[in-house]
Amino acid sequence: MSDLDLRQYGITDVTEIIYNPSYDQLFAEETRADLQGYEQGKLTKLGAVSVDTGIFTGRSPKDKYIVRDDTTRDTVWWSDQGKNDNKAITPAVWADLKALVTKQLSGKRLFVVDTFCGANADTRLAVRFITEVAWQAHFVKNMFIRPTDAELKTYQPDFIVMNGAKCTNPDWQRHGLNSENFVAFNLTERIQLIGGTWYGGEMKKGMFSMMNYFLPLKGIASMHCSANVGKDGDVAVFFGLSGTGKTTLSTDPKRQLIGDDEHGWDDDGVFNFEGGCYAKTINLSKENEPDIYNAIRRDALLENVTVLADGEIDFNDGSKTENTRVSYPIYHIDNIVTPVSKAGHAKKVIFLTADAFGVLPPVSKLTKEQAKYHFLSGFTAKLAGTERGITEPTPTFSSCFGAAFLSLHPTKYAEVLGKRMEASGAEAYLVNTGWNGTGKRISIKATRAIIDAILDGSIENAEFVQLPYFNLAMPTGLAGVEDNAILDPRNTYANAADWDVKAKDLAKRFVDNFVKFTDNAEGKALVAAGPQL
Ligand SMILES: Nc1ncnc2c1ncn2[C@@H]1O[C@H](COP(=O)(O)OP(=O)(O)O)[C@@H](O)[C@H]1O
Ligand SMILES: C=C(OP(=O)(O)O)C(=O)O
Ligand SMILES: [Mn+2]
Repeated sequence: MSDLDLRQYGITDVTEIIYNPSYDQLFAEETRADLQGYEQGKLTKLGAVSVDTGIFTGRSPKDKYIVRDDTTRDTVWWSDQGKNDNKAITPAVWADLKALVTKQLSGKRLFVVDTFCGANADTRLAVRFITEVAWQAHFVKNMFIRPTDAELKTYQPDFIVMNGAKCTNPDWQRHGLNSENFVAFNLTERIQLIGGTWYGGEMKKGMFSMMNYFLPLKGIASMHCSANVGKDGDVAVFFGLSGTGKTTLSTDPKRQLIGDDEHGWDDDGVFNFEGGCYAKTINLSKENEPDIYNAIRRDALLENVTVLADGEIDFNDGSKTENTRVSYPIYHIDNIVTPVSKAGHAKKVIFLTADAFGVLPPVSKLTKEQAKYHFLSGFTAKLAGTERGITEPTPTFSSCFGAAFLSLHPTKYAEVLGKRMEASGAEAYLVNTGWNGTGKRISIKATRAIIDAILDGSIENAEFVQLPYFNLAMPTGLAGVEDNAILDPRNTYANAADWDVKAKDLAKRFVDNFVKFTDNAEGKALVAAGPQL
């Protein structure tokens, strides 16, 4: 690809293009002794390189923009149509941002990484990343699907991501923007521009937002979920906002991993968008999370962890951010679906919620109507560090458990998912990986036992009781859960009346939040499936 001409994107005078670097090349590039500041990677004892991502250690949803033009005017769910981060910019502002990024990248030595987003050839996006920072090239190589040599011969990009992390927008006030930083999308030109933030997650979740635009319009579910498959081909998907346990709980030695964060569901089944995983590493230990720990080796890329002088990593140190991370190619996990990350139709759909109020039970079985209600509501918490400005668990209603990445109206995702679930006869469960009356987070051990009971079907044999206000069916006992008392959240309060007060407050929040979905008959009908005061 030495003939690659970046002038077609407005980038001129490029001194050298490092096209689709190998992992060995990336290692050499990101550990070069002459690199300064946030570009400099450090070798750790585990063999993986570690970098600091700079001022931004999580996504910055308030700096996200989409060009409003003929392509997007009537399709995108705009921020003036509901509470979301799809702020519109004009083609004129876009032109200014593009000029900034192309100027930043011009005259430089650049990395170009050609990837796919989406495991299926008929619906994938061929995404070309252009960056001047070696570790950013490494990040996208880890996270996206790596084309084969044969695929590269005929590769034609569908989407271009120009990462100008080192430039900011001096005219942001005149442009009417949130800050000097920007993450902007143009669906007509099919380009993403990044300025100001170095955080790699903007590229990953940026292309997820684009899949979230294109796929539902074709009747394919596009889901913020992890997915795995058991020995009998039984597929499970785990929806959840950042930090609620998608990566942790889908990484299960008993089951083959399909993917840890972004999936589609079409006529053939569930498929991964990505080629890698992006795990949290705060308090990570080999004993508790052996598969994730062992994935941290050469070619994995650590972010914002503390590395001691001898290369030892202190995973317990959250002083840079709670959102310390590692990206690795999916094959760093032993038990995965190969050669393509896809499997059949999902039979179990799990909604992970991190309830910071300590009201919801660790697990409940949802009726069809409750599944729709809770999917649209998306009650959970934003966990510390995952977004700029979030320093403690903050309760939120995040539609479809991923409102920040929805390009279309939430009802579109609910409609497509509902059809897929109906066709496969999937059962739905709400799993609280957050807090209870003890003030502590429910243990991973308990949650894993709950997930096991869902996936092996033993939960179906349990006795169920109804939780007041929420009308959620909770099992009274599950094999593998050490203390079955925790299955009813009221038992975790010294005084059950305290639960009652909090429960009423949360139920009211649900009711108030759902009003926005009741402007049509379908939405109105769902109210009965939600909490009642
Ligand atoms: N009960 C629990 N279930 C799942 N994760 C938990 C639980 N309690 C604490 N955690 C921690 O929460 C984080 C979950 O993060 P992760 O699995 O990466 O979420 P996601 O993939 O949804 O962003 C991990 O750091 C994990 O150790
Ligand atoms: C990269 C992200 O993914 P996750 O849902 O795993 O936190 C994110 O939300 O920024
Ligand atoms: Mn994850």
